Amino acid sequence: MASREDGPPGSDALLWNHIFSYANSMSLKCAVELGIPNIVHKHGKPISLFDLVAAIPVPVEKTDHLRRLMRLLVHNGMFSVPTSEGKEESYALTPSSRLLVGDGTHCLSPFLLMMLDPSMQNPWLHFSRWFKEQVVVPGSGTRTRTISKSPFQICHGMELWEYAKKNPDFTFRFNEAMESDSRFLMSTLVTEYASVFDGLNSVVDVGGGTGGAARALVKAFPHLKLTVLELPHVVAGLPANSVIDFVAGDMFQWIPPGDAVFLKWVLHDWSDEDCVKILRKCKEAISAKEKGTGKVIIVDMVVNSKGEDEHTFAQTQFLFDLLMNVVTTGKERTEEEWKKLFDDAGFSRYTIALAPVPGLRSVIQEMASREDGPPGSDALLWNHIFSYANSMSLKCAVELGIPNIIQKHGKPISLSDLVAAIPVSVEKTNHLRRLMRLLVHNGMFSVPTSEGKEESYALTPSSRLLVGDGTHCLSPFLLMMLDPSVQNPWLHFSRWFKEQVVVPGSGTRTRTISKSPFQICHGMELWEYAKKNPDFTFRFNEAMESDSRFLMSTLVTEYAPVFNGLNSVVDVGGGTGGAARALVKAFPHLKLTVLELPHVVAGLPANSVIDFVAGDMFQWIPPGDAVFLKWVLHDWSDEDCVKILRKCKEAISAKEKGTGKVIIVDMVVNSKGADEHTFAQTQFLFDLLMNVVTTGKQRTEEEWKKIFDEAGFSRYTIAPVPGLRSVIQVFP
Ligand SMILES: C[S@@+](CC[C@H](N)C(=O)[O-])C[C@H]1O[C@@H](n2cnc3c(N)ncnc32)[C@H](O)[C@@H]1O
Repeated sequence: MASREDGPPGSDALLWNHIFSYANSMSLKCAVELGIPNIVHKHGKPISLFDLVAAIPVPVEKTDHLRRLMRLLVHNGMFSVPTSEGKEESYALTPSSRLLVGDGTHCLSPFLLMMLDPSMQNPWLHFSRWFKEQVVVPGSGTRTRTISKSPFQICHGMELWEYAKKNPDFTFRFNEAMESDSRFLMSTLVTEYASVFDGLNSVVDVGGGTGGAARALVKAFPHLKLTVLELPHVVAGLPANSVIDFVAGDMFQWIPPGDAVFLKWVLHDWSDEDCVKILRKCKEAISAKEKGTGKVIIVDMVVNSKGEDEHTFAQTQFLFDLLMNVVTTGKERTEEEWKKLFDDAGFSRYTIALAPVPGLRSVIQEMASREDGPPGSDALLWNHIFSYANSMSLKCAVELGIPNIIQKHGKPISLSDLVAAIPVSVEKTNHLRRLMRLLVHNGMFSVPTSEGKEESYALTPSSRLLVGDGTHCLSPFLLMMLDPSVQNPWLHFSRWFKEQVVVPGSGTRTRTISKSPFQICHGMELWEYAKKNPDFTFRFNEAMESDSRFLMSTLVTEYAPVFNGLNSVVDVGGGTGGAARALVKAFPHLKLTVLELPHVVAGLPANSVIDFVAGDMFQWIPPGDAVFLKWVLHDWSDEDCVKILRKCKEAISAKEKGTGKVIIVDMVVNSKGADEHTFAQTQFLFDLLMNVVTTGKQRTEEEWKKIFDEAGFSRYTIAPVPGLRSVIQVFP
């Protein structure tokens, strides 16, 4: 496994972490939808789990689920658990979650909710297709497919601004989001960066939305004459305003004259070519004025400007950059890239940080340090909002076949060779470089230092696990976990929390409970859904087989003594037999039986070595020396696990005493890993996935012990496997 062939232990933990990274975003979204930041704030002091349950309100039966949600968010720095003398855990705000409180000046919740709205997230599903689309080259017979400008266009059939025009509800929420950012940022800008506005009498806010930034400027500098140039559908419904002049228009055509043109979060939406056009129009607008004070003030990111926590900071910038690729034709720019634009548009000089191009971070950081805690709290928050893009970018790379291409290349591959091998239109070379930049930063690929000039990419222990369809390839697992059928249930997480539990005989709580967000999303539980969707079952089984191939090679060698003295093993919930085949291959004397649901084993070819039994583990388990349960119990509630384990006990107690046991392969939460922060985070992410798609959970040792005791077992042993999981043996 990872430790044997693929690098240091934990490389798979890092990979799992990236596969499930989207759950960081979705869990934070759930907390905002449940109103948790506001509740904690209103409480005025750290709030106990019990009080939080009552305040949301969440049915008391879901207390432990809420604790698990908070466990991840505390781990991620979104909330804290101040040490208290009382017994119950209490939650406090952190600088990051303080930015999500209220609808006041600093609240970024509308921004978070917009960014995690399906309309903005679904375009990511088309990222690899967009990469592969050929660019139309006029006069070329071979490359004739129409190019979509962005994955957003493939997804919605039109570009972002057209979509906004046609969807007033989207426009409303989009403007709310931008206003929330303006309220957040402008209070810093008009104080710490006031000198930027010295000597100006008029400012034109181009693409200024519903006037959030303009209002802040007028409030701070009452002598300023403010004009907002916006698309007609954005300013159409706005109330007449005596202070701000709203002009409906198109910045590519004409920009009203002013001493300065202000562009906040506008240029990052546009390609270099378009930015030059916009900047030329800006120049016309200011050059009509007297010389000297005229300038363009841009508020946007400067990639690579240093932050406090550089890893998180850089990752956030790269995530944001890819978001621009996915939803617009734009990008986040380095200083060199900005400079090129300014030169091409005919500007003579620029300054960064104070004016005219403050790095997003350096401005926001000031703000955080003033009222909300240490600098970096906002970068951490943005990072969590965009965490899902870590997952989606990795998925895109797998869909483009990048791990296999690098492996086949036999040595680090240059960007241009990668472009040719996928193949991607040469016009998209820079987009591919940006995708790789994030994945390299995340440790999914590496850039070995080379003597040549062009950057080259190599595999890392994590991406090596995505190579091939051979023994160690986890790509089918990644693709299944990032399939919309598994991801969409996350959109119903907060609704699921709020659903009332039916209490028999109680008149007040009568709503039927859904067992999981998956059930709300798909109208049925996971296994029922699988039964009704053969394609889903096929891909699900492929995913499980890929994990079995990966894990079992370690299990049958490093953990061989676990199988000593056994003649027969029953693999309960053994899928299409991946683990069973590995066991028979390693221990040919073993008699293997797989108990599975009828629809899973129905189409399987007859097998002389493995006996497939169609059945239900809640009813009966075939007898054997040992019962094997890999990644089964984490799908079920404690109550169901006790039922399953009792059936296991019957299956083994029918055999002679002594060797009989249950062998469980699953996580033990809190068992130590190589990189503890990532390791624990991955376990918590996985735990919430269980909450969202099944009725199960990932258990601590205490939680495991409790269900073993209740099922009537006498003792157990735990042996951690490198990576995330453990082998647990339970004896009757
Ligand atoms: C997460 S998968 C794990 C598959 C396999 N053990 C592995 O690790 O590759 C859980 C399996 O439990 C099976 N399952 C669900 N309910 C079951 C039941 N009542 N009886 C038997 N198997 C069941 C599912 O069909 C699925 O294949």
